[in-house]
Amino acid sequence: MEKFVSNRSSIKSVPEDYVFPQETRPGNFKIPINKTIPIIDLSEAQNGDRTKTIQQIIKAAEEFGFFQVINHGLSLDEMKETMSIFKEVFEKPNEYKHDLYPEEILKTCKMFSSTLKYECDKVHLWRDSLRHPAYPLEEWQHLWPEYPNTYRECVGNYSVKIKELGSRIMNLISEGLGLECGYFDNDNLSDSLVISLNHYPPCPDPSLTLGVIKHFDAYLITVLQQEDICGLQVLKDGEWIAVDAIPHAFVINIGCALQILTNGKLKSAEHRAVTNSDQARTTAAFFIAPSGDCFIEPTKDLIDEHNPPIYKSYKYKEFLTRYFQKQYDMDMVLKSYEEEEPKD
Ligand SMILES: O=C(O)CCC(=O)C(=O)O
Ligand SMILES: [Fe+2]
Repeated sequence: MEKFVSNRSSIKSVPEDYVFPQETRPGNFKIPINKTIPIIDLSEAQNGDRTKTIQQIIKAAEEFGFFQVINHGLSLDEMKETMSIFKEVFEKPNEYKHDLYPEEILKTCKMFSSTLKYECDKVHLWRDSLRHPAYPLEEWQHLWPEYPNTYRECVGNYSVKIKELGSRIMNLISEGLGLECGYFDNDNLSDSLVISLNHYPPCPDPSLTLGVIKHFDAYLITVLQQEDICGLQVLKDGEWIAVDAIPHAFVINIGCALQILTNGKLKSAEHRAVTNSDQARTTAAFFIAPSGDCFIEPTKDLIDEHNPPIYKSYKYKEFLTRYFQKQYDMDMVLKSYEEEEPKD
């Protein structure tokens, strides 16, 4: 049976192994677009009121764990050009995808459907995915897909710009927290960039399926590129809210590593992706991540007697292992990092 959902265009109904149980399926997936997730004009940080822009970012990161950035320095043309290369990956025939399919899970470039462990899924996700590390370029670029033949060059140039955008945002965040500029943006802490492409083909009944199940991102920040098709939803105060799809914007969200580093001041929010019946949706998530050997712990400058550390220190590698073991139960993962109450 063919795994990749993007190669099953003639499918008329949702196969049973893609139907989520009542309590986790989206049901009414067409929730109205919520305009409260802040849209922040990044050019203001250079040419306008920098302090106000920083405050907007910190407030959004505390309240939602999510915001969108516009006027970020990347042109709409280069965003479209790169996205069209990403889309091409999923239009390729099965043979191309099978060539990239992980025989062993640690292969650098992973092309997969649903999750990395399709065979172990309780229910499959309605998505195909390509994931690979992207930074430092010289270490990874030669291992990326050879086709489309512009992939390596175009995605390489683009990755450098995304990494630079991520650094700018992290510097604004550290400034907003009263830390020295560059605090999070150094060789160890934000060393890695992972590209994760998602492709959600039209689904005969989106009320039954999910593109990505409810989860927290594990990294420092995620820079997400989507086009004009909605699908991303964020859990806020127990309710799902839909994120507007703005073609020239990037969605930024706080990952668990940054939540731990800021001792819980900035929040990572749970989110998911729903499917739709009319159009395919492709998104590109760029995860800015610490290197595996780096220790993740509450930043000393953010703790004092009134703000004791609420998380323990762990090697990021170990954190990731737990994250992938527990898959979608990040509450459990974070809990295991919480400091125990002092005993008297
Ligand atoms: O495609 C989306 O809208 C969300 C993807 C996502 O949350 C992820 O890749 O971590
Ligand atoms: Fe995510």
